[in-house]
Amino acid sequence: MSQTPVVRLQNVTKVIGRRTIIDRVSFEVRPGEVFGFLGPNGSGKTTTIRMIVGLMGLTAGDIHIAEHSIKTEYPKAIVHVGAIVENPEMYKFLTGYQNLLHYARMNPSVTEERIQEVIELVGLQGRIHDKVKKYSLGMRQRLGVAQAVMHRPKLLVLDEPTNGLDPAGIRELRDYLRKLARDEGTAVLVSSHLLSEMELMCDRVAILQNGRIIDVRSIRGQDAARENAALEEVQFDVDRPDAALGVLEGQGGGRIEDGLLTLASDRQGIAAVNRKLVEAGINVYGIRVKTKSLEDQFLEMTGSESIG
Ligand SMILES: Nc1ncnc2c1ncn2[C@@H]1O[C@H](COP(=O)(O)OP(=O)(O)OP(=O)(O)O)[C@@H](O)[C@H]1O
Repeated sequence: MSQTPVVRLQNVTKVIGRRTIIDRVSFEVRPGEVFGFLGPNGSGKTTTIRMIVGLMGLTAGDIHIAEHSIKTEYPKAIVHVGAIVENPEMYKFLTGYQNLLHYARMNPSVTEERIQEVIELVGLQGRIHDKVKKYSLGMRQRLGVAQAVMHRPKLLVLDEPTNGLDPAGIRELRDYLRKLARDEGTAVLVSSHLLSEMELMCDRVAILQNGRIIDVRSIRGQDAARENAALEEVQFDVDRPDAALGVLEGQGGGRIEDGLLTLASDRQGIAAVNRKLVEAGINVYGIRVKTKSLEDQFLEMTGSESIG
């Protein structure tokens, strides 16, 4: 994609006291993309997000939003941002609609029509005239998102938006964030420590560990297919796995896993291995491509037990 990124981080670094909390973090989010910022607790997600939305200064590096530097052109950069970083401020004794109206009054560009549009976008039509104190956590969050996108920001930033939501709430969040990215071209940046949720929600993810990006990876589309192709493993169900391993010796090897001959291979390689096995008198009962989940790949990369 050749589109100009909505947000671009370049070697963003944050030192607090003597500790480097964020270490040369670089990534970009494009228009219409849902981008996951993934890392275990304490890896530095919130600190990075606070720098993106201007709640904290940078020690080094720069952040551009719609091509404006957050350091030298802050007002021009920040107008393009909608965010929920801490709990969204809501008036609990007002209705959802009254809350939105309240925020709309602070921004003359927001029309009545736009208010209706964001209500529909987050699916709050049926309950918008209820008092916020009656809302579930998921509904409050939807109202927060509606408020954050009312001024049509190019970038929406959400820090751990799935925290505290039940599976249905997470699914709804996923649906309307994707809708926002698709219909309004908004670049959406969401942080999370849960890989499984990000995998379903995002187009790409950056994985943060100890303040450093260790990987940026596509989850959807052709880029993902290409990036992941090399990582696919193939399993052969054969009558004599050990003998099969012997046959392949010196040709990229392989291993026995759950009684199956397991090796990394591309399409052509599968046919070649199959032929070799059959020629060596080994019966092949089945061949299956074992696509590694992002989680498997992540564990391989970091060698850690879990990122949560
Ligand atoms: N103001 C501060 N002073 C000193 N250390 C800080 C400060 N803010 C954050 N840290 C440290 O920086 C590291 C990263 O914290 P941060 O909150 O950004 O992580 P996180 O990935 O958002 O984690 P969590 O999911 O737990 O919020 C932590 O070790 C934290 O203790």
